[in-house]
Amino acid sequence: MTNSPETSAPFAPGSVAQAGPLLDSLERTLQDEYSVVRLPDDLAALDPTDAAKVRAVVTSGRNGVPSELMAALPNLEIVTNFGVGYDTTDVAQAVARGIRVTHTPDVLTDCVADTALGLMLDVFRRFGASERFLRDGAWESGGFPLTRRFSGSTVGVLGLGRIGQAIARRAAAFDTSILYTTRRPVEGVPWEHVASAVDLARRSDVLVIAVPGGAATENLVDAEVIDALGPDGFLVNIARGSVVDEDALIAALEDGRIAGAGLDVFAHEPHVPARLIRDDVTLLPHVGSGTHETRLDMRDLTLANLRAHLDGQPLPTPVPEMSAL
Ligand SMILES: NC(=O)C1=CN([C@@H]2O[C@H](COP(=O)(O)OP(=O)(O)OC[C@H]3O[C@@H](n4cnc5c(N)ncnc54)[C@H](OP(=O)(O)O)[C@@H]3O)[C@@H](O)[C@H]2O)C=CC1
Ligand SMILES: O=C(O)C(=O)CO
Repeated sequence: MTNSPETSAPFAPGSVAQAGPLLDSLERTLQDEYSVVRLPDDLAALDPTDAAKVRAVVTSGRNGVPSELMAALPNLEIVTNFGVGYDTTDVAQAVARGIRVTHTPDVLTDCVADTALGLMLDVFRRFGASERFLRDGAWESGGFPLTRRFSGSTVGVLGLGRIGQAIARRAAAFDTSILYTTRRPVEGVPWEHVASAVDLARRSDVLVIAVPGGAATENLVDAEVIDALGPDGFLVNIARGSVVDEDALIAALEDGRIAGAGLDVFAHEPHVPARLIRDDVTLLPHVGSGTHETRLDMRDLTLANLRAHLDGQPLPTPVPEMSAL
């Protein structure tokens, strides 16, 4: 088998595998250029001879390469993740085994930040709910209830990385006050660092979450943080569902201890708890980066990482943990 014109390193059929569904055009390119094999969803169905051929896995944050799958691939060299969040891949095992992991930072930052702003505006102004009100014909019987002013509010950004900073820049254009929490203060930004998530929530009208998922941030936004937001506070999450204690959020909404929430991500996607489907919650099906333009950029960066590895070139966007290799 020969390589595509873009690649020069020899690779055998079956050496590039796909874990989980991917963007159609990415799947087609992988098929055309690498005769990609699809790994079975049930690990028990993975033939050890096939598993031993796999050098590269292309996946997305939805699937990743979790511990058991990685352990079943003895000759794995690289995981290329379509998406910036890679909490579904066992990076600790990858580092221990010298397996490289790449992701797609920056190219999706603008669209995800746009989504966060859309959610923030919607929870304050209830545009979605008021549109449903009009469509239902309710306007004939009276006006929609008054809402809350977003401009001039205090926005607390939990996680001020690429996406958090893009959210803060956008929110600042609405004359908001911006506060943020990270483990280490970010140099060179004009916004005030607040040491803890609880204090950030206490001082904010809306807490917007932009930290990575994974064990280190699991339930970082718990009942204490939600209660610190208070009955006039809103929660917006564009990060990962695992960052929020979903049961605590539901309880706070039901008790009126929080004003509302805007959620693009959930703890057990695509399952959304029925008790979250409420008028004071705006719910999106994890569409933060879901534009044609951004998804194509993510595809191209995913392929660039795969090709660089197979060509023996430096990786364009390894995950930060790779600096330990
Ligand atoms: N909804 C969607 O479609 C999308 C969601 N995402 C999610 O957004 C996440 C963020 O992406 P991106 O901005 O590029 O990532 P970055 O790595 O650039 O930013 C992460 C930020 O979180 C902070 N952080 C990490 N851990 C903690 C913690 N325990 N407490 C407080 N702050 C913390 C980091 O600062 P420090 O290390 O100093 O604490 C950093 O400021 C992704 O990992 C992904 O999960 C991304 C794309 C699309
Ligand atoms: O990139 C990510 O981490 C996503 O969640 C989807 O773009």
